[in-house]
Amino acid sequence: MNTKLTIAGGSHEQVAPLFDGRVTIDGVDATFESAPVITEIFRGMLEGNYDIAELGLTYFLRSFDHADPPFKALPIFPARNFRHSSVFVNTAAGVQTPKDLPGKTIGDFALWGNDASVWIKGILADEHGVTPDQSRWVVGGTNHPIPSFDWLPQPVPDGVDVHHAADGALLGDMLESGEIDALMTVDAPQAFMDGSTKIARLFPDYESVERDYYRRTGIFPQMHIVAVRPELIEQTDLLKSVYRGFAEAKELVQQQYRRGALKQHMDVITPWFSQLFDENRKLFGEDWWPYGLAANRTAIDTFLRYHYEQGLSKRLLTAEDIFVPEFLDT
Ligand SMILES: O=C(O)c1ccc(O)c(O)c1
Repeated sequence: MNTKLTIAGGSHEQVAPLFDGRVTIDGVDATFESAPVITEIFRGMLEGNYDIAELGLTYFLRSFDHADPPFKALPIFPARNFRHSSVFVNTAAGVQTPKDLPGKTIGDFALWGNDASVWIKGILADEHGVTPDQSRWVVGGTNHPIPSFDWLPQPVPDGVDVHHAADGALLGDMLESGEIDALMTVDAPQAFMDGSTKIARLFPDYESVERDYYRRTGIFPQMHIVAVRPELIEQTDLLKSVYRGFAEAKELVQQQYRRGALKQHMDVITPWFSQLFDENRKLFGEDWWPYGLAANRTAIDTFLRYHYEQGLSKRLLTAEDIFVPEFLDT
């Protein structure tokens, strides 16, 4: 008899075949739930509404501060992004390079420890020697007011100056007016999208910076992970089947891109896609969204270290702490 599972997440392209029924999971009658904003899924998982769900890495890791941590993860990474491109500056603030950030006021999207900015802050510290305690931080929404996402109490480390933007104030506007000097944000500020000359990227040539970062580190930053509720952690066969389903969905989408790049198929209509695909293939090989621990270990260890260094974890967690044990050899 099939096991009923409620699985929740964003319908990102590499998981979409599960959500739209192109791929099914052996032995599972799955109900897939999504939401227009991914943080609603995070909240739902923390409230116990799902069996398996996509969780922001920081939400997942903070749950390990509980005496009895509620979740373990499968090494499936539904959302990734390079992050140098997520740092914006006011063009009159005198921030030309990361070294200009100390002493400046920096906006931070949603909460001080959001998934994207943990990566950015860590990279700035590792690669440029710039640490969060050297700046002032203002947390808020970039283009829209946001509700509080702080469902798991988030520590702000000693010695780091963090406060919230005034009610109704938007970080994108504050960056354009010069009230803040820089901004770390997943969504580009609206004024930047509209062509404002008062906002620029800290790394204007971000594609080559991010390609170089990947070439050197092997890290394609993971934002989110797939978490499993405690009652299922021992059900290894069931979880292996779920993992295979996610892997099959990803392979289906990658296959579609491969065919698109060969022009054998009309799945991909984007112009000059083949050239981008070839360039990416040279960098990543055949699988640019690897699942499993081995292919992601360096990145995960790095994120765990950043989470600890930034005062968000009480102790330095390891892959052995956070993954379902049976998946440590993936
Ligand atoms: O999409 C978001 O709103 C959002 C907010 C905070 C996070 O840590 C995150 O990963 C996503």
